[in-house]
Amino acid sequence: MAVFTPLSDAQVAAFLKRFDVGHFVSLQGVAGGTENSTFFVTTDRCELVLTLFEQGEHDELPFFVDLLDYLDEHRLPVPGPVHDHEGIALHSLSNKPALLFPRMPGRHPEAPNLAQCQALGDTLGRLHGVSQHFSGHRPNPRDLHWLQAMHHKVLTYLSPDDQTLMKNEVDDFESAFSQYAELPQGAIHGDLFRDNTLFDGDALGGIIDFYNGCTGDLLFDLAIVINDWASNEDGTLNAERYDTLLSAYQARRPLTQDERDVWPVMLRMTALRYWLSRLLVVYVDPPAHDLTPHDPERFHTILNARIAHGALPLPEADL
Ligand SMILES: Nc1ncnc2c1ncn2[C@@H]1O[C@H](COP(=O)(O)OP(=O)(O)O)[C@@H](O)[C@H]1O
Ligand SMILES: N[C@@H](CCOP(=O)(O)O)C(=O)O
Repeated sequence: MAVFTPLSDAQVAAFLKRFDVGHFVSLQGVAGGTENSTFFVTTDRCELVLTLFEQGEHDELPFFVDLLDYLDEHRLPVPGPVHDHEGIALHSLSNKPALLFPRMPGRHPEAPNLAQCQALGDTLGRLHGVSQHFSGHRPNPRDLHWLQAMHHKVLTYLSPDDQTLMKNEVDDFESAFSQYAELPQGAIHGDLFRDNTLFDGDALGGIIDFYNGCTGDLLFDLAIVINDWASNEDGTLNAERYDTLLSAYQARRPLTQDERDVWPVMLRMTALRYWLSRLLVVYVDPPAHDLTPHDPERFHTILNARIAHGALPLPEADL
């Protein structure tokens, strides 16, 4: 369930009057989602999504609005927040910060086909091309500093072998990244899993849920995508999806030599990032609401596969 704050039709009808979106017709709570209350809203003119922010740093919401506005202006398939008659997007409803978005078409792909991987790689490459010039700033909350600070909290719940694995990996990341100057930077999605995309057939209808969005290493975003989109059941890389996605990405933004060199480590680091964040949810900081946590084991498996097999060779940029 993902309606933590119920809303009445009358509340939403009154709220919509600030915007140029037509008259209220109906309201439906959205079952998916984990953090915020989400509603589909139909008016006599369009389909919208209303989000009430239940948790997180509310003072960071202007960053997300600016980022989505910026990407929308650059014609990326993201839900650009709807601004009211005075040009304001961020409002309050039922004492919660509220944003209204256009409803994007499509469904989450469970087993993405190659055309969908191509579309995602192309769009992410385009997104990173423009996001390097975005002026906003929000440090990556799940970067190496976070791993270093947080991994101690879960060690007691792990087997001795896994404790050693986690500690050794964090040490390895530290020494690997210290050998490089800054990698290419920009705004990143930060959590671009399949369930944060919507596909209408093979067409990418939208990228949603930018609330892990931040600024940092572009390669971090790409590695999250590859681990989720191009891993087989046993955690190994799926060569076809891997090549398709990375070729499409590099046709828009070729990786630098430093990025290519550090790529296998970045795949491991982002795998460990999710192994750790999911362990923290299960053992240390369970959600306030009755939600089934994501399985940490999935990213333990992916991490072990990356350690055992490394990364597949990166396709050359085909310009
Ligand atoms: N702009 C949108 N267009 C279409 N569907 C959306 C949109 N935003 C959210 N959704 C739907 O609502 C669900 C929950 O939204 P999400 O932002 O992922 O919530 P949470 O932050 O709680 O995880 C998504 O899985 C998707 O099905
Ligand atoms: N998509 C993630 C959940 C979001 O990550 P978090 O670090 O903000 O908890 C997952 O699948 O675990």
